[in-house]
Amino acid sequence: MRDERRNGDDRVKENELTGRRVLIMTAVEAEREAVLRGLGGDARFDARLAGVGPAGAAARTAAALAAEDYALVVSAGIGGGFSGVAPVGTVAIADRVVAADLGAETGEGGFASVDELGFGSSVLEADERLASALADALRAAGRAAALGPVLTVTTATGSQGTADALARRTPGAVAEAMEGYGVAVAASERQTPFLEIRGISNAIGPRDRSAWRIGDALEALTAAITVLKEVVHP
Ligand SMILES: O=C(O)c1cccc(C(=O)CC[C@H]2O[C@@H](n3cnc4c(=O)[nH]cnc43)[C@H](O)[C@@H]2O)c1
Repeated sequence: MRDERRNGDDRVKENELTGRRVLIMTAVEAEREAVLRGLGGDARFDARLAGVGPAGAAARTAAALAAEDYALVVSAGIGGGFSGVAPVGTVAIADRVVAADLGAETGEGGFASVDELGFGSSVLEADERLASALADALRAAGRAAALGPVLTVTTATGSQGTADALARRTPGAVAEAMEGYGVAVAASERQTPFLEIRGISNAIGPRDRSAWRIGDALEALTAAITVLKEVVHP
């Protein structure tokens, strides 16, 4: 190990991933199955159910991390994409996760985050090196990938007004989903690196469930997991 550490930072990080498994948390079984298709039976990864929403996701991720020492934790699934940034069928990768509706309303249309209220942080960083390596590898494989903040919301956005407010509050946000921040909180409690990966099923805005392209999003998720395998274990 000492000799390998002399070979540069990337080599060190690569070695830190060897020997321990990667935990992938999805909200629902259809997403877990899409992940399993991408993994193709690779036993170095463990795909588990988190349930829908950040609270259940945090609790189930914490339980998994208490039972096994994983090298990396990934929140994966489908998600909504911000228009013009992450279209349906593409992949969104978090450089950070933001608990976008954790805070207080301050009058008509106003919002103060927990950070502004002095109650902690609504932002958790993803593993920078792995997130960019995954985005680069997906693009090299011909897949559109948006790298940027991924919002965690407890109510899926259903109006243009809310979509605009969320985009204003987090400049550069690429997508929203409902579990990432919860999974990231559990990972950060154990100082374990974290990633969030979303296949985009719908545009964030006025609710139109009939326009969701779940099959395309699950297919994009499977492709992203196939590429993740190569990025984590080259
Ligand atoms: O109905 C199905 O076949 C089906 C298959 C896979 C997944 C689903 C879900 O509804 C998963 C819920 C899950 O999706 C995330 N999500 C997707 N779009 C959004 C959005 O626009 N805003 C917030 N969350 C979104 C979220 O993480 C949910 O947990 C259905």
